[in-house]
Amino acid sequence: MDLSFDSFVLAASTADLGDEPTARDVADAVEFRMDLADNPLDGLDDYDGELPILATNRADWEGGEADGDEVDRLDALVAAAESDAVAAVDIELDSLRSEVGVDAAARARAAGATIVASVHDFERTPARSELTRLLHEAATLGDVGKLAVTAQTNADALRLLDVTHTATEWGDTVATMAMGEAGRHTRAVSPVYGSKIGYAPVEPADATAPGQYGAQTLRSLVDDLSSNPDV
Ligand SMILES: O=C1C[C@@](O)(C(=O)O)C[C@@H](O)[C@@H]1O
Repeated sequence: MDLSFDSFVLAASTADLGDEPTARDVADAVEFRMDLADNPLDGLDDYDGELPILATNRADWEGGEADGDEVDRLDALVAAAESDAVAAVDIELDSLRSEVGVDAAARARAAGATIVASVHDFERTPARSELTRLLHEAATLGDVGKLAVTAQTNADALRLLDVTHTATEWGDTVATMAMGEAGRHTRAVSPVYGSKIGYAPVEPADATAPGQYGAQTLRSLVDDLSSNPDV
């Protein structure tokens, strides 16, 4: 299935592909958190949903639950990319800096998947120069550069929005969000500044990161805020 990141994609995050029918009306894609699922490749084989899948197999060293061998973790992601329903795979920027990560990205691309190169900071929002550097590196090694940081203040959130705007003006395809309470509004506002992916659980109680809105809420916030014709 195809998925374009030329415009905003709301990805319903889940460990259970059986959630797809509930997500269908509000989301543009399903983010399948393979690291949180039991037998994820079986789940993909059985998938008969309509939404394209963005597959994530988040490593434990990046805040996820995949704690096995790095080559096996990336091989599972490549196997996912071979499934027709998987349109994109998420690979951590740190992996893409290594030979095994570069090789996995090439194999996933050969299988037709778009690469979302991701960076997470679960403690803070780095300085502007660091945000800019990370986002550009991710957007260069991947097709979409994704940066999820933790905001503690309004200034943190504002810095992330500013960097999102600048990267988009340069022509990078990026997705940004600030985790935590202080960053929550960025999930709705960053698409106005160019962010191309928003993550939200179908049920608000099933959040996969701090500060996420439920999918229905994020959809209406993004649609309302992005309807400004000047953007
Ligand atoms: O990397 C991301 C972004 C995210 O951490 C968020 O903050 O919405 C949620 C994760 O499921 C996804 O893989």
